[in-house]
Amino acid sequence: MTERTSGAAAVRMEKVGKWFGDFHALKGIDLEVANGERIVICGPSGSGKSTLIRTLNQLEPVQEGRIFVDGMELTGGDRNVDAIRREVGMVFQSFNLFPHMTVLENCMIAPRKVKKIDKAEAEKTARHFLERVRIPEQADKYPAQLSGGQQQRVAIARALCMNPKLMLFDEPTSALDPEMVKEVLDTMIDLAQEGMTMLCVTHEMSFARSVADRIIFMDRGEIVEVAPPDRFFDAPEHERTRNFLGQISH
Ligand SMILES: Nc1ncnc2c1ncn2[C@@H]1O[C@H](COP(=O)(O)OP(=O)(O)OP(=O)(O)O)[C@@H](O)[C@H]1O
Repeated sequence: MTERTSGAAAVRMEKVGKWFGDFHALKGIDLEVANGERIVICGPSGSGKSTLIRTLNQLEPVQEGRIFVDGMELTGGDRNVDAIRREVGMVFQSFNLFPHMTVLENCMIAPRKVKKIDKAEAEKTARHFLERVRIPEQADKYPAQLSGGQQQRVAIARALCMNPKLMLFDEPTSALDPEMVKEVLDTMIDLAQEGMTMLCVTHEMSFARSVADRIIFMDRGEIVEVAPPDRFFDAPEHERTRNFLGQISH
């Protein structure tokens, strides 16, 4: 059985190390995320941002250290990966929707198959979250009939249908045309304002400024700076990070 500690942090990473073969991708990662906290992870290409968040739902196993999600340990022999994955929603750069299913069916499939929820209940939940991401009218369309921004909002609704405790976003707007970025960021801002715990890999600094409780700056597999947005943007000691962010923000 996977033990859950009451009152636990949403995420706790202790001295986490990850290798791809000989390549040391994550080095001594220590991170605690409180329930309801919004974290933005940024840093240069290849610094380990995606790898870090992918370890939180076991898409990437780690070789060193311990990871707890909602008090349940992901590392170690007695882990219950399926139980933990059910608590973690993930939205990727590519939308990863099932092309042969309607929007509604995309949103119903995981609750039906994984949580064994009956059809009527799954449909009610799916329609509720499609409403929340502001595309209820698209329910009967197929992904290819939607814009990129709409598809990404379906991907967010689909993740929410599993009632996750934690949402991970891996560059959710970087595959979108500029005019569609805002609608996805607005959806993420709504979610943040409703109190969802979120870890977001993004270089959208307007988003970071408006919702992040902390920004994490990674470089070469390490967390090199952690601070609230105003410290990042205003404090002299974060000049290096600020310069980096200044180069990539638009
Ligand atoms: N499956 C893999 N096999 C081998 N190396 C990998 C694998 N996945 C990632 N890496 C390497 O690990 C490092 C970190 O990759 P990661 O995708 O986490 O970086 P990132 O900071 O998210 O980069 P980007 O901003 O470009 O997406 C990179 O050097 C990458 O080449």
